[in-house]
Amino acid sequence: MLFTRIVDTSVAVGATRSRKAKIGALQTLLAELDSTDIDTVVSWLSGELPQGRIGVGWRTLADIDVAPASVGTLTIAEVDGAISAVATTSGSGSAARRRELLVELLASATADERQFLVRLMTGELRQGALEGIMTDAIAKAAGLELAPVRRAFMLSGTLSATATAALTKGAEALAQFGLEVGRPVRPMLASPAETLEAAWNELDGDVSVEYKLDGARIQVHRSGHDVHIYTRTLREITDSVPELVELIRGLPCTSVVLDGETLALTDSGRPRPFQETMSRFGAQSTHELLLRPYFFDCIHLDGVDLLDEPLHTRLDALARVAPGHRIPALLRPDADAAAAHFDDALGAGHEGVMIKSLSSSYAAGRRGRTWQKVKPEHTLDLVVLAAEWGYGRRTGWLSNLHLGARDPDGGPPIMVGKTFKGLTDALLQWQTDEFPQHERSRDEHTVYLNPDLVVEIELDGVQVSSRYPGGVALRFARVLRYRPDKSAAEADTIEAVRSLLLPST
Ligand SMILES: Nc1ncnc2c1ncn2[C@@H]1O[C@H](COP(=O)(O)OP(=O)(O)OP(=O)(O)O)[C@@H](O)[C@H]1O
Repeated sequence: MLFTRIVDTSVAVGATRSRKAKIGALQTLLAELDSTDIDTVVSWLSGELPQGRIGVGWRTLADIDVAPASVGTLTIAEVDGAISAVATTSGSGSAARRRELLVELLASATADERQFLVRLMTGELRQGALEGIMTDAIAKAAGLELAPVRRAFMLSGTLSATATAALTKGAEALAQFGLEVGRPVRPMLASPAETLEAAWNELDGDVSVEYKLDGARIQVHRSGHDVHIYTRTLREITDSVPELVELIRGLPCTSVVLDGETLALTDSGRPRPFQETMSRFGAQSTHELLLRPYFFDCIHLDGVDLLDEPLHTRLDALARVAPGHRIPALLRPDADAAAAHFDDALGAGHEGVMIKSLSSSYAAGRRGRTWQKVKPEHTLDLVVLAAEWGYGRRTGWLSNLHLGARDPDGGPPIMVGKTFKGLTDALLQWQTDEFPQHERSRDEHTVYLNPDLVVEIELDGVQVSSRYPGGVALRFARVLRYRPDKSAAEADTIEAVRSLLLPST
């Protein structure tokens, strides 16, 4: 199939706001694909290269000055082959050779194709990860129910493998995706609760009320002596956290998969800042701060998969295998005890609590009502679109941030406000050093970024605004911290922002 067909579909999906029309366009394309192209095309449309990151930056591509082809003649296989050639060219003289390969590819591309390729190679399309829509389209194109497609995606962690199985071999192939110890599962997520009481009532008090720790998510897999540890985005960090590996090896079991949070504590037992925990996940982790695990779920134990078991059964398993490393939790507290637990969590320096239905199974990758988070403040994870140069004391630093919410349908982020509040000198310095690496363009006052950094913003609420394209603006926004554990595709959506709308005054 011609590459231009993929680009046309991507443009059509971006041009409509109708979810149905988007699914329809993807479904038609998926149904027409040769089976050998499914993997590549689904990766591309999700904003990923099958080759992974290939180290080609915005600047390199912008500097290539070739006239576009008038007709699209490239095939999917040719484009994929060219990108593979770039990815595998290394060693001395490779920069020039990689450029030659890129020039050759872009010279054969039409203007639309070129735009798609540039966004794909620089990672910008990742912003438009169309997970929800793509799972629907895969199910429809394969003539299957949505549930088995979603489940296969949760277990395989990739849409392309899910699509290939669904479209070439159908339901039976999807059912083959089981929990595999050693292969990370997409983590279960929570929805914000209105209030603690509302969540307790909604779940009929049949709940586990747990501290919500302000650390970093970990998923731990052990088979025999073999241990692997993954982050929330399924990145393996085993080598950075030897103390956790050791601790897991000591648990009384032959195989286990645990879900939890990790963080470092101060000498007085209070949580250390989130940034310090995250710094342990980097390649040059110094191991000065010891991380502790706090587990809240067990989805496999000693050869038995527990994903479909209710939470109370999974917590029993957790109590058997890691009794000393559970997150502080109360089972079936009355409403007063739940409220007291919330106060205790805040008093101990934690973020709030999670309220979880004890009868719910582990449904990964989707925010549901069976896990609800209760926090005292509103926070949103937003994408940094640009930063303005500071003035006065902040001269020379990139300061005022332009913030965007995710378009759930995969379009570019939608600007919802600006802030420079909450930025410490250390963060200002970090922004000034880091942002040029994400730069797309600049003018006298502002550096515009590729939308791939996520920042957590605390705010009082949201108000109606004609200034911003989404019709809403943040009120009293302040920066809490950056979220290197999140990609732009996981930022909060414009709908999440709108749900905080205050009655206008
Ligand atoms: N007891 C707990 N149970 C589940 N998750 C917990 C718990 N304590 C802390 N967490 C953290 O909270 C996150 C779940 O909240 P949520 O689904 O809202 O993710 P999030 O978008 O990262 O939220 P936030 O920005 O509030 O951390 C988990 O990814 C985990 O890192």
